Amino acid sequence: ASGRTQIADHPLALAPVSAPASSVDGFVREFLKNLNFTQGVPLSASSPNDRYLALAHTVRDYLMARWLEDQRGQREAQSKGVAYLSAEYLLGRQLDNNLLASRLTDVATEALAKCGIDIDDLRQQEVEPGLGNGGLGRLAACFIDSLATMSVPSIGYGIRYEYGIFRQTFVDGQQVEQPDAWLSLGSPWEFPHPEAAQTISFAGHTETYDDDGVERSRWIPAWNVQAVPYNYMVPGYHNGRVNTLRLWRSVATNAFDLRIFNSGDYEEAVRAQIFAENISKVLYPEDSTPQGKELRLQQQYFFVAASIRDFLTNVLAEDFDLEKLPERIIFQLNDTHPVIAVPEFMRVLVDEKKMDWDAAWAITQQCFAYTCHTLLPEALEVWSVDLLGRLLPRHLEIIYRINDEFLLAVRERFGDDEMRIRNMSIVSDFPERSVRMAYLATVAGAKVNGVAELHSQLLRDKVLPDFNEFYPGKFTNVTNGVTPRRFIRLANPQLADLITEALGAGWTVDLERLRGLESFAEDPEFRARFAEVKAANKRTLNTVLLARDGLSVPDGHMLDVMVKRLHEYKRQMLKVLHIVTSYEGIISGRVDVKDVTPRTFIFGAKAAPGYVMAKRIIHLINAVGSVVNADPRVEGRLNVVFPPNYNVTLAERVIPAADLSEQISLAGKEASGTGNMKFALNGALTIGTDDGANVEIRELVGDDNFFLFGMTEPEVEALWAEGYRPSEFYQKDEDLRRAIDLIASGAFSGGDRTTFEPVVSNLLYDDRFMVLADYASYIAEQGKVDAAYGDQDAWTRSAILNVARSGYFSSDRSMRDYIQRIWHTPPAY
Ligand SMILES: NC(=O)[C@H]1O[C@H](CO)[C@@H](O)[C@H](O)[C@H]1O
Repeated sequence: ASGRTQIADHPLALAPVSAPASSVDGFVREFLKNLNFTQGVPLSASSPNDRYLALAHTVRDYLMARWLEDQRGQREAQSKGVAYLSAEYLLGRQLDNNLLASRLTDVATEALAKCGIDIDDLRQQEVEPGLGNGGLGRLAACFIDSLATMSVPSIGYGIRYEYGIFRQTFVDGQQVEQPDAWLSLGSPWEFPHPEAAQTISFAGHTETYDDDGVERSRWIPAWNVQAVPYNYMVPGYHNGRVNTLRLWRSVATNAFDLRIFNSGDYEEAVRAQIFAENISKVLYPEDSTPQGKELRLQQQYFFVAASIRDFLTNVLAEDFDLEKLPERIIFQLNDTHPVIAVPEFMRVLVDEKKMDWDAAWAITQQCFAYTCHTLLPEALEVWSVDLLGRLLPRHLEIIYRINDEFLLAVRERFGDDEMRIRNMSIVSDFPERSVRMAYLATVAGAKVNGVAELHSQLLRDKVLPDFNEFYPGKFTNVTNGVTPRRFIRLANPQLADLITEALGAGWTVDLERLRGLESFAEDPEFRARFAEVKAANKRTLNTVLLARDGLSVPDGHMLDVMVKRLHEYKRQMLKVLHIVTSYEGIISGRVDVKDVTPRTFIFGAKAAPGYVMAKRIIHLINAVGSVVNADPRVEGRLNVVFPPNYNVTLAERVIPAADLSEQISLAGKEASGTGNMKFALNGALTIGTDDGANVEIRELVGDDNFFLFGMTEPEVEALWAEGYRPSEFYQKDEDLRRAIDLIASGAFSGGDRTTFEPVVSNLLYDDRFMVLADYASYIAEQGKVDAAYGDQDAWTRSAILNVARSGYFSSDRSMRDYIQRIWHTPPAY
């Protein structure tokens, strides 16, 4: 393994590492020690960041003992584990989660108070690692939290981007991106291990050679970089377990060329370093619209190659029999981003371990499983054979052989059905010869799963029907989930306390126990307390937004919230049309402002920097907001609030305060959604289409507690098939026409009709996601929302039932499903 043996037999090395004393005074001592010796400052001269880093170091020391114990335990147990391969982890702030997991929140708060420090001031210091775009990245973070809390032997592998998702600012209502230098003030939760760096190669060529009469292939790479692992703790909740998240950073193999330096070409001397560091420099900010850039493929190969080598050399025992790999590990592929791991695994087994191709392939097909997170054809990554052949020549050869053997089997099963062969081929010739990574993952994976029932059904029936027919039983479903530790216990402590008071504390690790709240929904006193919690969360949000962005949410307003990435299929435009319709009704005098339910519309949304239409829609939301908020005729009854830079930390404030959760994507487009689950679990009612996990939320919370509108997926397909002409909906619906005309008139752009013309004409003449077709049903349902909100007590009852019936959406349950349906990993060692 990694040559760490000689110390092992020293008596001290055998003694389990003990955690520091967890008394208040013990914590004070540890904190001051870290402040003085790690930060090198006395309390009196310390900065808030010094104090935060010292606190973080102190908390991690408490978790260290368990972590080391766990790693030793997992190494010894050699039981089957999960390696989660994800290009994204949207972790959120770590301090509170680590305090919660180690039962140190109260001790730390008191200890710091003893030092004259308000722990909340230190919380604000933490910069959240934005190593993800949205749902997919956050899901990975929820999953590793659940794996640790459920004591499943597992490791998360990913990329330690130097710059995470960009910081969003608004200039004149338009999105402007700033680099996210999240590491600039230090990163106390990571442990670098340069000594465990892996060499990752690229480019070059391949050759065949005779190996004692066996013809073998080998790769002669042209250049390489070092992958340096940074370990992060993933503490389980109150179970004394700490799993590992290993993120890779790329550095040059030869960081500095002294010879070139001495020749005076200083830039050239460090070029290798700059070039190498580029690989893990920045997260690609696209959500569901991959760019297919070479650096992106370099990133994907870099982290999966490092992870596979790390597992084979550092986790497995030296003499491990590779034939037994399927009993030891399952690599879960989080979307198509890590799928290049399949040919890499084959290359290592065949070229390096000299395993027979068929034996290696049989093992590979048991060691990988693939989760698809989308239904948008453009989101399924394809790599051109030109690029693959240039960057990873040996991998392209292996992919070709996998495809040849696969198509042979298809031909055997279905005969010479050329159309089917072309449809199923991993390598497609149209529009250019390229590799379809989702097809490769499906052929190689032991299982393929979607992330919600409807999504998995559409995968089987519409996206990969041929594969579903060819591989009976390979396709399954695991509906997403979210961790109740972060999204209820930490984000909504008052609700958590109310639930614990009613049901005891067990719900935090067994969320289905929330069902016990159903009876409390009938209790007026409990309803009153529940409503007070919601009101308190709204006041907290108001304080936070005021301090953060100078924005406010007035008392007594319904908080109507739409927070998610900006994408046309999620239909933020439908929400805008609702606001403009309400506004137009008031200013045209057709609606008495007194009859309008006071609402604050809260948006949170980043657009991929290159996604022009998404950025226009952000501009329009801010433009509508500034006009509506300032119009005295509205009498403050409509209020648009769009705090910039929506992230996990802001989500933890917005979600507990929400009354209405907007989940309004076109049916058949949102694979699952996870925000929808977080809102329901925090007592918001959903207005939504039958799309993604909305369907399962509605089925569980009940039709009376869900505002359903819009076409179903089959109705969408039918309208598309018969020919969708959005302008017809504009013609026949007066409210819709008035709303669109108001936007087109320049009312929200200082009279300039050109500003939002592209948005308007896109709606009238393209409208790929049928905003206009669902408008009438949506507006009608919003009318029902207003009416329902008029009866606060009934609304609260419905909100309690949403919480009570959403326990299913715990990521712990998702993990149980993965274990039962895909991983078959045993309970903890
Ligand atoms: N890009 C994403 O966030 C994707 O993965 C998430 C996690 O599975 C899904 O909830 C979401 O619907 C999908 O678009």
